[in-house]
Amino acid sequence: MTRKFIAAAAQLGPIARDEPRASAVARMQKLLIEAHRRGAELVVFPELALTTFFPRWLIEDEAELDSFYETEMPNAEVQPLFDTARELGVGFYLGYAEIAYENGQKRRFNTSIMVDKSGQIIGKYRKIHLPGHPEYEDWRPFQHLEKRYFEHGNLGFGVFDGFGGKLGMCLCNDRRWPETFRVLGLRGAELVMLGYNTPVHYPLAPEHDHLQDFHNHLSMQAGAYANGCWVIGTAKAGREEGCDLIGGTCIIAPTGEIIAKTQGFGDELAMAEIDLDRCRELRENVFNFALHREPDDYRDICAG
Ligand SMILES: NC(=O)N[C@@H](C(=O)O)c1ccc(O)cc1
Repeated sequence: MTRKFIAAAAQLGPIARDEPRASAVARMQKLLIEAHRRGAELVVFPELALTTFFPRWLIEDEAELDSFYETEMPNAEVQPLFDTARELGVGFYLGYAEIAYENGQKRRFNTSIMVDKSGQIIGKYRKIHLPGHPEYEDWRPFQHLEKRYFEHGNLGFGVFDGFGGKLGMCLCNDRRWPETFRVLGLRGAELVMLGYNTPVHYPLAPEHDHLQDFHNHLSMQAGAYANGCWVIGTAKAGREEGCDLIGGTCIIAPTGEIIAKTQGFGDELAMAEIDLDRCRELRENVFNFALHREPDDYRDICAG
């Protein structure tokens, strides 16, 4: 059985603070239809793909903050994307802000889901590495309040069956941590999908601003190579509410090579054929975990 299919990384340009969900959904439908026309069976959208990247502001009014979150998935506003995808037989990954009520508690997560070609949600992930800070910091040109607006994800790094293989997910800052890819790799992930919102300006070390694209690709290419898996990384890009976000949306082969990449900072597709069997080139050789991994010497990385 061949395990090949065409996938698309569907980069979104900026989403305005007052842009309705319907507009973001319509933009994603358009990308999905074009990806399908070009043969795609799987489309990967960004992190927080339904709204602007709202952690850049302190929002003290709870109702206003809640307006950036989804309490159900799908819901009436997102249903058209699910419908189009199901009609065309295309699966997708989507990032969004989630409010969940668990044990009577209102909880907030930075979440992604994986949807199969029949429109069923087959996997869910809640972001584990939350960057930024919990309190307003007036010295910053813009805030990064993910530690205020989201709780640490409580679903672990799940690997799900789909598209003839094993699929994992993560979100943005997770990609900078080798442990993310290693845990997914140990669980057998053959393709890791992720979305990101990454400002060009890094206020804590502005001397690294010119390295943002490099660090983005470095992290994802290393994760792909060291675990012998495909990686699809999709940006929300461009100047969003005055804040420049990197692009660089790409598809990375298990060798670590970028084989498709967007060129600009707007709504744009990067597409490639994914052959899940190519994971074996790494996983049966240099990164044959059973033969060559030495976990006894790695104990420190699990210490708290
Ligand atoms: N949405 C994210 O997780 N973004 C982070 C990242 O790209 O790692 C990020 C980038 C720059 C910062 O100043 C803070 C956080």
